Amino acid sequence: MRQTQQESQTEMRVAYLGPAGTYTEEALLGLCKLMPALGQATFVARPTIADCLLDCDRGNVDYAMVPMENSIEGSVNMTLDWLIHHVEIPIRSEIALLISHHALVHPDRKDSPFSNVEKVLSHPQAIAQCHQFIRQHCPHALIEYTKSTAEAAEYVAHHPEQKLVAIGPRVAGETYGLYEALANIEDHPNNYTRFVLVGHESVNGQSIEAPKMQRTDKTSILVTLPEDFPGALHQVLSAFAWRKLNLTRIESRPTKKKLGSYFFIIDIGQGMDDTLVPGAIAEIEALGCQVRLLGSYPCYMPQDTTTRSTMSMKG
Ligand SMILES: O=C(O)C(=O)Cc1ccccc1
Repeated sequence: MRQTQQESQTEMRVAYLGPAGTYTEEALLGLCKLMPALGQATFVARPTIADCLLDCDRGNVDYAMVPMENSIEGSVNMTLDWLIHHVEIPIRSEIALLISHHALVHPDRKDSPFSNVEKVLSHPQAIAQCHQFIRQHCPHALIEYTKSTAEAAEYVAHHPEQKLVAIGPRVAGETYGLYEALANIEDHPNNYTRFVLVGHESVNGQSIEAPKMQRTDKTSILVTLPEDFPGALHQVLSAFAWRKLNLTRIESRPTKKKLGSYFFIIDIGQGMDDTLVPGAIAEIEALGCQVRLLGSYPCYMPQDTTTRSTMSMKG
């Protein structure tokens, strides 16, 4: 059985976006199966991404697990911005999950039609991934954003007097005793989210091969271009191109110093090696760019990428 926080202060501790029942917790449980050292850890639910990362930065926990990017909605800017601006914690591992959202109502309201719903609650990414469902089933309901899907489910469980629906994972419905009124309500079936584990120390021990998980390696860097250097980004990209280093993501985020000034987050589709990646980084630095290594780490992706079918009504 998993230890509680009180039982063990010396054991490894991992903060995750909570409360219990979030997709992030599901991702963390998935990673524990692949990295046995993590399986011994105490999980610490924190209410926000910022709390997870700050706790890890201050050493209150050893690792933090947070959502990073969704295949439909794109990056989770809160995670990127905190990793860039507020903390300096390396990424240690990444896992992708196939996300399926469900409409969760209080059991007292299980026979009430969706048209009666006055408020839809969920995390902004989940709301954005279920627009069609909301438009079709409860077009007049107010949207209330919560810090996580499980927070929405918990709120619905505590407010039977209100006409609410939470959007979230099945496990959140089970955790808070809600009725799953409609399953698989996401607009797009191929809805994957990447979650990252960050920590100041690398995770001890070997990772385990899982038959249904495909492992690749990745190196993520943050590049700041020099000012007044036309074609700088082109030259940065050529440093990878002529070395035949595959880039799996380029994302820009504002430096927050002035309008039109950006960082570039670049994911290279391989781990750190002795020559190619350091060579590319040295070439980019020689152009006058600043480069920060965000991490070089294993990435796990479910192999079974079969698409989900359409919604199914319960009962
Ligand atoms: O709120 C959650 O459950 C999370 O883990 C964040 C999230 C929300 C929606 C899709 C993927 C991750």
